[in-house]
Amino acid sequence: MARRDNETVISVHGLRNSFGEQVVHDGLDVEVRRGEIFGVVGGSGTGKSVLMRSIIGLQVPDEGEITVFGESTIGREETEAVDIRKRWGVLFQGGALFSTLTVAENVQVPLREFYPHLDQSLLDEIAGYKVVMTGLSADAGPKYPAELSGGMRKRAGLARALALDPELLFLDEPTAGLDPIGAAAFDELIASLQKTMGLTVFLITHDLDTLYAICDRVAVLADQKVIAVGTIDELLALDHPWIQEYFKGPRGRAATATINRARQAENAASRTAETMPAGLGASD
Ligand SMILES: Nc1ncnc2c1ncn2[C@@H]1O[C@H](COP(=O)(O)OP(=O)(O)OP(=O)(O)O)[C@@H](O)[C@H]1O
Repeated sequence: MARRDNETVISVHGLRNSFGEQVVHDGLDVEVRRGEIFGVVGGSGTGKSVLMRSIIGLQVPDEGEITVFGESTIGREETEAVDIRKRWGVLFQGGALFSTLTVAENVQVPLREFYPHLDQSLLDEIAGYKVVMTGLSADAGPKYPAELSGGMRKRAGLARALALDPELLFLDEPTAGLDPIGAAAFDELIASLQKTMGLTVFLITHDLDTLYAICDRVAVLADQKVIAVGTIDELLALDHPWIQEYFKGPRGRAATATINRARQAENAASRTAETMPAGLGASD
């Protein structure tokens, strides 16, 4: 399918969600464009996961309109929404793997749900491919989630989210609980899959390094709404106290320093490449 730049993939308008007396969202608007990695940040309990659950139809809002690929996802019967659900994959917080199934069997769950007539050898082949695609070795397939490290479980959850070759990927705090090296490797994996598969990514995170490293635009949730959307540089220019505290506090400064070092190294490398005589490029 030809890519249409700036095409809106997710559109949320006037969203209101409440639980009893607690109003989580009120008048929330947000739009996600095709092909971007769209970060969602906000303090704990500001409703990031509830927003994601609303978009994928697991939470019926009090008010508002939500469309994905131009179709409403609110109040759709499971059977009705099959055609849209096939086009997205979801990695829930913690991976949410079935503990009694192997990694390969977990990856096969959505395949069995949407394509019940696929034969077992094809299911095994697709699952094997997805497992390797997320950086796990092929021998992770027959293992149970309890036999994997936290980072491996995330990759297994990602393999399952990618089982149907989705156009849209939802990730809820994918790097939570990973050490910094594991988290950076997971960020790289997301960025590289986004490029190779042309994915649109809706990414909830608290991880400033992830925001800096891979997000094209970031939405900030506060006061029951999305209070700002933009690149990190655009957000840094705003004087909202939470945004300033979040991006310019000690952790924000550390993430800024890391990204500046990476940019400087990239610039230096490209200057070296420009001045290098032909034929002396990187060997392959
Ligand atoms: N099913 C539910 N029933 C009652 N309250 C809920 C339910 N789901 C979410 N909430 C409440 O809605 C609020 C927002 O929850 P949500 O999980 O979306 O927050 P979050 O921004 O993702 O937080 P965190 O960053 O800590 O994961 C919380 O106060 C939570 O307790």
